[in-house]
Amino acid sequence: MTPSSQEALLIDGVAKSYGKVEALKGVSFSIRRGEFFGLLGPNGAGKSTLINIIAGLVRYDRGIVRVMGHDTVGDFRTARRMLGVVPQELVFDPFFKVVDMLRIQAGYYGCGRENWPWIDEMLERLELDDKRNTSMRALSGGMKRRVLIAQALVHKPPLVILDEPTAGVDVELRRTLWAFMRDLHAKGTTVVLTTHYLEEAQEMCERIAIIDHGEVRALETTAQLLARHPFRFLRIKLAEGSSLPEDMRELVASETNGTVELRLETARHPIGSVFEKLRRAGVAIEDVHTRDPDLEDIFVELTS
Ligand SMILES: Nc1ncnc2c1ncn2[C@@H]1O[C@H](COP(=O)(O)OP(=O)(O)OP(=O)(O)O)[C@@H](O)[C@H]1O
Repeated sequence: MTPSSQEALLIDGVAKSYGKVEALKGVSFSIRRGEFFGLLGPNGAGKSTLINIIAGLVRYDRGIVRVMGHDTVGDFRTARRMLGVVPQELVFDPFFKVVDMLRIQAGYYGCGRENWPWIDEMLERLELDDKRNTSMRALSGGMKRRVLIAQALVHKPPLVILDEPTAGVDVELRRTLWAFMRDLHAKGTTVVLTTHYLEEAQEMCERIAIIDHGEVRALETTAQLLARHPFRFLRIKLAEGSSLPEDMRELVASETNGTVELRLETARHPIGSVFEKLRRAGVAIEDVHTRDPDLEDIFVELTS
């Protein structure tokens, strides 16, 4: 096996402009086989452009993209067969029955009857069993999304990209989807997730790339990313009539109804000295607790 084929996805120096807008400015990273990888970034960062490039839907200006070792331009058909993309938007043919749509989709990838048990398994796992003979147009939005998830996985691709799979989705579907993805991942599927729900990325992803303005800003394990930022938060509920001394106001990260959250850099603001300062200023405190930064705090730091 060549080193490149150990990678589920290789992105090397990929650039793409739309007129004057540089959507991707030479992005490079690779994803190992079997990883659960998060691709995060604020609106307009370039995530959809990158996903569309990987799926062969958008031409790029320069760079190399390989899916399971197959070039997405030179070896398009094989690369495409190795990939399943769960799209953000609900696009489907309204007249097909659920099961027929999945069988036809499988046929596009050269899968025949031998693939039907897998389709049945997915219908069961995604709790679509009783809808198998319902036409697409008669399904609720949440049900349609389940079918699109099944559609992306119908050919058992070794690499799956989930593009905002849980945007506007109810708790039940989230639970079902993540349980299913965890199982697929445990069996060796490589999963790439883009999401605006950072707690989801924190929980599911082993490694995370943060892109912003078409560039990779961070690329680390989730644990490293969380540990890299040496600060924590101290939330204090002030007793009625008490207020924070003026010289501590620069530490305030947020403030609501008498509760202030201070952002303390570990090296500069030891928690003991903060309390000492509050005591000396005669500030009366009703309650306190501390919080370590989560992915959202780090994301804001890196992209703001
Ligand atoms: N077809 C297009 N024509 C012109 N500009 C485009 C096109 N598609 C994307 N862009 C621009 O490229 C940049 C990257 O957009 P992209 O959709 O890839 O970002 P994104 O990270 O997916 O954002 P979001 O989280 O909002 O989906 C943005 O400035 C966007 O306006």
